[in-house]
Amino acid sequence: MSLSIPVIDLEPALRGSAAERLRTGRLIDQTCRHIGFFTIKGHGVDPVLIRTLRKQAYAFFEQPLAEKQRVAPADAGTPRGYRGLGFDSLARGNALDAPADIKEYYHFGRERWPQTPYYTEGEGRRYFIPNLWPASPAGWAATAERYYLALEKLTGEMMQLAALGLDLPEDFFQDKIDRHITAMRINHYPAQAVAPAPGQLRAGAHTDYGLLTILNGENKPGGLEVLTRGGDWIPVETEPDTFVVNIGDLLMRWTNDRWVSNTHRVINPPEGTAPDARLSVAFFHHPNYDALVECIAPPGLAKYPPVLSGEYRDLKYRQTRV
Ligand SMILES: O=C(O)CCC(=O)C(=O)O
Ligand SMILES: [Fe+2]
Repeated sequence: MSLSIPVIDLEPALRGSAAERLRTGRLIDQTCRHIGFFTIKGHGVDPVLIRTLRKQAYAFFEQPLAEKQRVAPADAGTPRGYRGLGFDSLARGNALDAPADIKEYYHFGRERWPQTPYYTEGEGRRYFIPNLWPASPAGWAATAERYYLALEKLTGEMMQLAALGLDLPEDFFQDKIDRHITAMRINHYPAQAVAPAPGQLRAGAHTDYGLLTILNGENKPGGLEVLTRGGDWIPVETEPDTFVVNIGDLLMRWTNDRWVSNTHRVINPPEGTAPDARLSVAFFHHPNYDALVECIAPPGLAKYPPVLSGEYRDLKYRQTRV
């Protein structure tokens, strides 16, 4: 059976009628119960902004390694800046013993935050960390900040639609995401000149950690695949001006497994294809660090103990490091 990922047009809901918002929320609910992956169109994000960020990202990764390493923090635990080949293995976050992923990435977060103790003292300092932008390409930081803010707005809307789809008040998630610790990673999968080691992939099979991942990718040999309930891997189309959305572990826990945080991976280009790089831009929407994620379930039926958003992500970062 050939399955494909549903496409959801957000435009009617984003224009605002209550009936359209509820209809879209229900559509998200049906999709997330079943596969947890969909693509969105009508999302309102400027395609020129997406293309500019991608172009600048390619320019960064095409520089010599020594140049990129200038923005690699010495402390492996700092989730910012450049991380080269061999740094982590996403499959290890799901208890699979896999070699390092064949990718390099650039990790960044919000550019600015209020100068109040929640952000600047104690726990807050572990999550609100200054970005480490390279000198070149010029303007990359400004583009990335605009992109981050555009996707912050989009995910704010989508979490309202998610609440409607879950039969919750529209603002259910609001006070859990109003100081969110979303991080972005721009993944660059180099052209493969040598054969990968056994079991080694561009990104090993894994689930994401947070609420929603909003991904802008590209359709090239050696792309994204998702695992169906039936156990088949199916390719995910990632058109340049659209996004792929998937549910992360915290939203799966929050919904007491009503929604699935699905396993996905990035495969290697098949042998015989011309070597080519691939780039993906991932926005990992993650709640406030102190948000307690408690299963929405009748008393006694919660499948997971409550977990703190920040602690859960820290654990995943530790597990995936090689
Ligand atoms: O590059 C892609 O298409 C997906 C990357 C991914 O799954 C991740 O970084 O979590
Ligand atoms: Fe992922």
